[in-house]
Amino acid sequence: MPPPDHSLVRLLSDWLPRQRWFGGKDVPIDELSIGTATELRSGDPALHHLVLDVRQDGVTEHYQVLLGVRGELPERLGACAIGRTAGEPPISGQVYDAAHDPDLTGILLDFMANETAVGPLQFRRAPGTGIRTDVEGLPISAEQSNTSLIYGDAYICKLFRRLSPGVNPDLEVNLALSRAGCEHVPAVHGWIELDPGAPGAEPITLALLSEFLRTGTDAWQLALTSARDWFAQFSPPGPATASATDDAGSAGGDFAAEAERLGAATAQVHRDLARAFGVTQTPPEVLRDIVFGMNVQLDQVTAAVPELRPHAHAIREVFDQVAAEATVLPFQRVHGDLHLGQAMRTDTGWVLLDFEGEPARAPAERRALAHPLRDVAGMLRSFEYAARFLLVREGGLPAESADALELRAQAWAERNRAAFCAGYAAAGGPDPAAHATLVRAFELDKAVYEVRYEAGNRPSWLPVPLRSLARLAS
Ligand SMILES: Nc1ncnc2c1ncn2[C@@H]1O[C@H](COP(=O)(O)OP(=O)(O)O)[C@@H](O)[C@H]1O
Ligand SMILES: O=P(O)(O)O[C@H]1O[C@H](CO)[C@@H](O[C@H]2O[C@H](CO)[C@@H](O)[C@H](O)[C@H]2O)[C@H](O)[C@H]1O
Repeated sequence: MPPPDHSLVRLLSDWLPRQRWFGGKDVPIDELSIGTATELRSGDPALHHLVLDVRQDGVTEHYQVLLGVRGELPERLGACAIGRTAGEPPISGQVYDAAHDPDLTGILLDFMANETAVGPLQFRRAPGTGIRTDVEGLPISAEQSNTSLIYGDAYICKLFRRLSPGVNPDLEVNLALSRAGCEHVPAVHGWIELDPGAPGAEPITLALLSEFLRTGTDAWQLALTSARDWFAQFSPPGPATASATDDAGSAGGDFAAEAERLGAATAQVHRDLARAFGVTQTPPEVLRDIVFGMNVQLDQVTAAVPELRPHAHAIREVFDQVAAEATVLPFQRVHGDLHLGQAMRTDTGWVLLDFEGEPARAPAERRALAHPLRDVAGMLRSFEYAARFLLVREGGLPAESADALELRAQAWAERNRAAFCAGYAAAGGPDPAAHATLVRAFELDKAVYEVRYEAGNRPSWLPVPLRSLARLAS
């Protein structure tokens, strides 16, 4: 293939920073070049797979683009136009983001079904599965750091936009768990990988094709509905007494039984992860190193977000206590970024999604062994989030004092946190109550991470972790 012309590079340089999934929007692009270009279909429309090497502030990241090429772009594809290249064939004409073109996205499914290899790209079908190719693929609207295509109601294909070296943990973990017969993850049907060319280098995961959970409902939405019901139950306002808050169980749309089942599902996933990847008895020094990392993050976020400063001392005291009391602990692969948005309730039970780990962490850190209670702490934070999100964001709450609403939020969160922990321990996970300081430290660490995440991505949400830190750190 001839080297792509410069006008394509220029068009891509203009287009990329406007994409929601582009990670470096705040920093100018110093250089953009096309690392690999692979023709997947010729003709009109044509489909090319590109890996873009994007240098910003001395760091090069790699982004994946599916480039459609047509002589003329139909109106329905206008919103995903990149521009018209003036170059030589094969990339000549109107170029656009082909993730939005069902005439082209079917090719990915065909190639996975047939285990096609094209240049450095290898399309894989999961052993023992067949892949239907009679369904159209279109992106879901809630795209964020990646782009997911839904094929009919059969499959969801997640295209990882920013590529990391080696196997993506989302593929690695989902494949291991579905091979182990775990019923709490969607079945893996296929994936796409790229051979980086260097001798001995692991293939880079480009995409993951999973079963589409057609009866699935997001746990975050279910929890918010329950919390809203709980607040609404007290309108017109009742007194902010302890007995009012003790009564969270009688709220309409109570989530506690689901929270308990979600806890049990989490313990079962941890058990299956331990079987698939093993458990290591980790010496106290490892936990101390982890606490060191927590303190580093705390320093960084405190410097960047002044609102965190009043809580820093109390947070550090909890971290220090964990380091001082460190013992040998069983470490294993975990989810790494467990929250209510990563769980779906289906008609057969809870399913956990997105084992990529926290997007801000380095690839090695995301795959590192950890204590399973780190995931528990992530979910406990999420119950706090659901209750406090309503306090911070919504109108229509009962006209009570801030203290009374705070008590109500705490009561809803506490009820669901307790139910989740009970379900987790009863299903064989380490009892969170027996490791209270460790869980508290993990929660505080997650809350500090959230302060950074919200300050960078959704500043209007920043009060959510800050307000719960005021309580958690006291
Ligand atoms: N197997 C699935 N079936 C149905 N919907 C799914 C499935 N996997 C993900 N989703 C939906 O897509 C959203 C984003 O998925 P996720 O894997 O978390 O992607 P991202 O890494 O971009 O956040 C989820 O919150 C869920 O609503
Ligand atoms: O889903 P991602 O892997 O992209 O995770 C990141 O974004 C999450 C928000 O979408 C963020 O989660 C935080 O907000 C959630 C509500 O939107 C809440 O349920 C979580 O408890 C809270 O941490 C997550 O931290 C971040 O890594």
